Amino acid sequence: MATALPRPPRASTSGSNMALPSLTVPKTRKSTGNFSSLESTKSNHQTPKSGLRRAPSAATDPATPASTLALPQSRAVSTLSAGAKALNKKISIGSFPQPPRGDMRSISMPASPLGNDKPRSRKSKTPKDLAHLSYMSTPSLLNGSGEGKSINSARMSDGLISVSSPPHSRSSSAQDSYSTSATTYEDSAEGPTQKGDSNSASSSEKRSSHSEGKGNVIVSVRVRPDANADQTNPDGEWMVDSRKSLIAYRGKEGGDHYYDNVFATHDNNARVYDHIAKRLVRRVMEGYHGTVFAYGMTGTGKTFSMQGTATSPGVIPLAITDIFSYIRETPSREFLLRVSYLEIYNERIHDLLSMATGGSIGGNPQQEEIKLREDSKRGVYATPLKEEIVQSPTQLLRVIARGDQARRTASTQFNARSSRSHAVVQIVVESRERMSSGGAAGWDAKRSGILPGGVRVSTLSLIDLAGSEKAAESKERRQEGAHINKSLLTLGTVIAKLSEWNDKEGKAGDKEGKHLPYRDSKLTRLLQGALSGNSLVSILCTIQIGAAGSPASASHHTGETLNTLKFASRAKNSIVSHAKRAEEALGGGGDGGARVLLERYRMEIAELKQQLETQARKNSGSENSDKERDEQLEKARVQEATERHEEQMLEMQLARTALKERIEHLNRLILSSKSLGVNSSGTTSSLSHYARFSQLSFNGSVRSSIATSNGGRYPERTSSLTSASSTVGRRSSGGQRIMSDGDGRDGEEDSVGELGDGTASLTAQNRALQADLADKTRYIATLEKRLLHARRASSSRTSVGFTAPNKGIMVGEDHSVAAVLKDKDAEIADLRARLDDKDRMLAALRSAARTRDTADAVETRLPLSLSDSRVPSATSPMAAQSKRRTQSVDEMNRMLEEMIQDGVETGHIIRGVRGSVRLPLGQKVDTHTSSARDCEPPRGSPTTAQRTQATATEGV
Ligand SMILES: Nc1ncnc2c1ncn2[C@@H]1O[C@H](COP(=O)(O)OP(=O)(O)OP(=O)(O)O)[C@@H](O)[C@H]1O
Repeated sequence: MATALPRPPRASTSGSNMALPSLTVPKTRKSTGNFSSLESTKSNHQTPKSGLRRAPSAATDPATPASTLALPQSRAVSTLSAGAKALNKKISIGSFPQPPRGDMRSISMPASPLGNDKPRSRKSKTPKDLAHLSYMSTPSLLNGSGEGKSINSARMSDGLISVSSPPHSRSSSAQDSYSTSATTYEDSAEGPTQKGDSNSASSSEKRSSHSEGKGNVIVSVRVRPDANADQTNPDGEWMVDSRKSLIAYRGKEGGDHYYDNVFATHDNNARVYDHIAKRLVRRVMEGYHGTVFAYGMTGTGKTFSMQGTATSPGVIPLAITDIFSYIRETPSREFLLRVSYLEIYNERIHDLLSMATGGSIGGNPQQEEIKLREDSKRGVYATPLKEEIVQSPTQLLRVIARGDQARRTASTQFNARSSRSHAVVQIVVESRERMSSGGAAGWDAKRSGILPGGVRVSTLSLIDLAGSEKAAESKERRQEGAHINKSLLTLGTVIAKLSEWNDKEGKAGDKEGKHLPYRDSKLTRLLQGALSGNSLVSILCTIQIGAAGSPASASHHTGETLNTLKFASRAKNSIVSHAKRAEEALGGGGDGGARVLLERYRMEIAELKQQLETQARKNSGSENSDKERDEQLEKARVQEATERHEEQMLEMQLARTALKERIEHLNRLILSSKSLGVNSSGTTSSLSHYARFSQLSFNGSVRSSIATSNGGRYPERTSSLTSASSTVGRRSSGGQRIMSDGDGRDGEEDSVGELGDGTASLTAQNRALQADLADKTRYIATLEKRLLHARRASSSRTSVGFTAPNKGIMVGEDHSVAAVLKDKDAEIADLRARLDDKDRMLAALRSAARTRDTADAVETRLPLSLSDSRVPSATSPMAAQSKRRTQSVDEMNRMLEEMIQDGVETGHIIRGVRGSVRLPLGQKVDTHTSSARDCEPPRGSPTTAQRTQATATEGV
């Protein structure tokens, strides 16, 4: 196997001073290594108390000669009943699985120089007796009868672990040539497929639970080859028969030792694995806890057996291969694997997966202290311990190889790379029934998250114990050795006490651990569950026997080997396992449920889904909040626009007020001009002359005009114009024209005023009216501009702020603006009407002026004699001219009077005592109201009309 764990070649052990702590021997029992004890047990047809075990069954291994089997008949009978009982759960087999042994060879050890050639132990048993030890006769969880169904086609799993198709047909062994029967045996644990005699039931009922439990413990011994010794001529005191699972020693305290398996020096790791761990691994995958550990002297091959080499992988890599083979062959379940790796060094637990690699002594000082805790569901466990989830064999092997690198090793006298700590690999297997992917029910279950079953959790513990070394030279090695020895001694003590306790009570061990010193060492504490019967157990004891003269044949070495063998025998007799399939944990409640990762992941997935949904809901909620925010922004925008609009409206209002005031002012000007210049009452304005100062300002422009007063120039001015129709140029009946005193005339007004009949004032009025006209035209243009601007502002605001003109607050505002615009338009129309009036007045004035000019020209051409006549006759030309002039003025007055009369009739002009007032458009006032009569321009601001009137009056 290419992914085998790295293991540098080690120097062959040659020393002989290895030592294991002496095992505590139960007082009530003889040593299991004693042949007599063995024979005694067998003769009673009871489950052997010793570690001696039977040869392979001929029924399942055709290659094995039937003659080598010597099992008691009663065992075979009881086996048949066990198959039936397996239905009820407890499966008890006292035998060990024996896969086909095509390559099995009988060990033919040379005769010991100390004894005869015939194996003594074999003499005491007949083939018939051996037949009783057939593993098929007593089905157990760890023999072939306990195996599951045959799976011929490996399907790709779609579960948590996806394993590629196996490169070869063999799923369990690293060696293609080695065929395993692991997947072809019937599973008595789940279905009665055991064939047997009809009397098996009654026989099985007689079995005790004690003997049943023993079937779940396998004890094997492996003999390491001695490189320095001649394998063909080993020490004659030892005899190893792997076919008979026998080790016989003929020396002092010698005897025959039967175990479940005895592996000779030539047996390879694959064979060892197949016999000691293959079925156990399978059971672990089915939900049982399983423990495999190697025990033995230093340098005897514990690590070699557990880890193996690149060319000969050991138990751990082969177990990993089988684990994934099982997953691949079981598509109906989904699996999750997590692995941890710890070591107990000098009675301290270290996490090998959290340590820096290097394997130096001293470890990682920063690592948190790992303690052992006990839980009713988990049993004894180390915490905090790093667990890595693995999804492929390669990944798992890499994780373990990493831990191996961190493991403490040191060179000892017997091992160049001796493990100085107990190393524990724990593979936790979680599995559950896979949800049906097809069909509506399965789909519904998946969607609803309803789980079809619970999660099964089981643990496979693979332990490589440290070997003791008594003759360590360095202080450090001695200290390590002391700790190692202490823990191994405690282990031996626990097992010895278990054996003693079982003898007394006949029960399957002290599960409470009240009377057993599990707590005396970390190792026994950690192994408590396995030793007290909760786990399937397989113990591999390694020994080394050497040829005579070799270090391995030294006396103390032999003593340690015997101690190992005693330990193995006692373990087989003492440890009673009632391993049951782990309960399936349902749901995530409780501590037990919480540590079920598979379930936890399911829950996490469900939680994540829920979070996603919540997130989605929040997102939709945030969309709503976005809408709200948009609405708020829109409201803010509207409010801002409203405020802006109100400000603009206020500005417009102010402007309108200013305009109104200005219009009123202009109205007053116009009316004053008319009322003063064209006095409806026919009286001359009482306003005398005053300096004309007009200041019209709008939009910052100032126009000023000054008309020079000629006060006193026209002393004959008539006091009043009696004509009701004329206020201009009417000369009093007795009035004389007062000519200028020759100081010259100031401009046109003077020349006009020279007429002394009021015509001079017409020019002044004309000028004043023209100036007024220009002012008003400009003012009207300004008003128009302003209105246009207001309209644009209003329309743009309406179009920007509100797309629906008929909605919202702008509706009322629009009406307001429209009303303002309407007012403005009316004012403009009114102003235009007034302008028309003025134009007509101007036309009349011009006409009057022309008449006057004509009269003047005629008067100038008359002879002085004629001109001396102060009283013109009615028939003279001058009289005619005067008459025409008078007619022209009368005509003009009539026109003006008609205009005023029109205004009065339409209600736009009110005649008062002191003049006429033009009312605002649409306002009609009773001519008798005092308000109209009292209307007059403000005194503080003489109007243009007033000034014009004053000028005209002065000229009269
Ligand atoms: N069955 C075997 N076949 C060939 N070589 C073996 C066998 N068993 C052990 N060895 C060799 O013997 C040496 C020591 O073996 P190993 O390290 O496994 O002993 P150990 O029991 O683990 O010792 P320690 O307790 O000191 O760690 C190694 O070099 C190993 O390769």
